[in-house]
Amino acid sequence: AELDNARTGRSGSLASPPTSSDFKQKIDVNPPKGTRDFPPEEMRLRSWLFQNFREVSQSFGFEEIDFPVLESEALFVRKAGEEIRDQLYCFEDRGNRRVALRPELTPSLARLVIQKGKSVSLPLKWFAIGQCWRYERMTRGRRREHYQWNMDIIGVPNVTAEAELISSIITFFKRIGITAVDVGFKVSSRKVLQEVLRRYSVPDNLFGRVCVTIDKLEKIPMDDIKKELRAAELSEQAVEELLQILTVKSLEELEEKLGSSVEVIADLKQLFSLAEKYGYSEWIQFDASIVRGLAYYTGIVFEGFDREGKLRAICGGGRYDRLLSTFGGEDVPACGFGFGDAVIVELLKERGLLPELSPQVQNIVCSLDQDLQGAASLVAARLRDKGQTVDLVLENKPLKWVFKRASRINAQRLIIVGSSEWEKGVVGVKMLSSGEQYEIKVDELE
Ligand SMILES: Nc1ccc(Br)nc1
Repeated sequence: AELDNARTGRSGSLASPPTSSDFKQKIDVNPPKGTRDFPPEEMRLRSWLFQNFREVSQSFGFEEIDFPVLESEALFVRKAGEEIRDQLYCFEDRGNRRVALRPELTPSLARLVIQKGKSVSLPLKWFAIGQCWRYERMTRGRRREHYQWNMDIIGVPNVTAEAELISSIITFFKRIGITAVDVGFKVSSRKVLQEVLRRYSVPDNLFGRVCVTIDKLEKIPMDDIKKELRAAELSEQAVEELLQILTVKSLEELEEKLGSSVEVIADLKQLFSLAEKYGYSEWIQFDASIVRGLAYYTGIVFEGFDREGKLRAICGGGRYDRLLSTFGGEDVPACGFGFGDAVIVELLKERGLLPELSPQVQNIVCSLDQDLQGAASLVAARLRDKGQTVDLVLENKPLKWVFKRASRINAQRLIIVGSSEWEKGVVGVKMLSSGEQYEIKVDELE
């Protein structure tokens, strides 16, 4: 009967038996393909993760920002052959505007920096945690949304900024129990590729596209890589030298190949020297093959990886000194990273580091009969005014039911409003872990 009333919205007995039109076709109660719900248990893990993102960002002096999840499509239509472009979740709105669900946060950040212009003083240290989207054919059954933590430093040209960003990620890892045994950072600079392309007079406007192609190494066949590079009008010699330089295994070897006068050597040496001062040398290694897949990086690039090699990159970032001018703004030196909320959870599961997060409430308040529901509300309000958390039982339930709920919500204390006690101005208190119980004046409750 309860279900019937709930279903038909009727109270009391049914006026007439349900007809076929009353039975609604049941909708699909799952979220859209590639998206997730966050019921309480999953939401506690997400909140715990985001709380760590926020506390690390704030401990590094960063300020939180956010932007609309919906942006103009124009913000993301780069022509460098990026996967992020191919999978853009874009559409035309009712005002015939081309819009997109953001696939990343950095272009929005660049838009906001341009918008703020001279009204903000550099450097900016901003962070954001935002849902990002991609429309991928579900053939691979991959997710279409994830939450990304981004930290960006705007207005600092030297690698002290990248060193600080890597330090912030390592601080995060340490907070959640991940060590340099579990995770490392591969670090390189796109100036390595830029130097090789310069030596073969490859026009600057092809730089992003070449990097995006190089990033596909190990993802697509070598022949396709070479085909794409030749399509970008690189000579056979340039292609060979590019692919060769990516196999360099150390800064010393890189210096032998490029010469010590090249700026990129100084950048990388300074970064590794700063890492030593921060105390995180064991976390990072030079790896010339790291280019990252976003067209706009121009300098240092890095990615966090799991040393067991089972998972995809955990996070990644780098310098993007030319992004603002692609939107018509004045270029400002910039670097940042993105850190997704999915791979890190897989890593924590792998390492047995998922935190035990149970619901927490300090009080559950109930009345022993219907007439005292108001008194129970008064007690709940008093406790909440004193900053206590209270689950107020909202219906007349047997005590057995209340104890069951108290256990389920992990309440610390049960407050019982009974008629004889209430007449004396007191309530019953039961500490649910120790079992201790006593009476107390309502005004003395805290
Ligand atoms: N860029 C992006 C967006 C959404 C997911 Br899931 N992965 C990557």
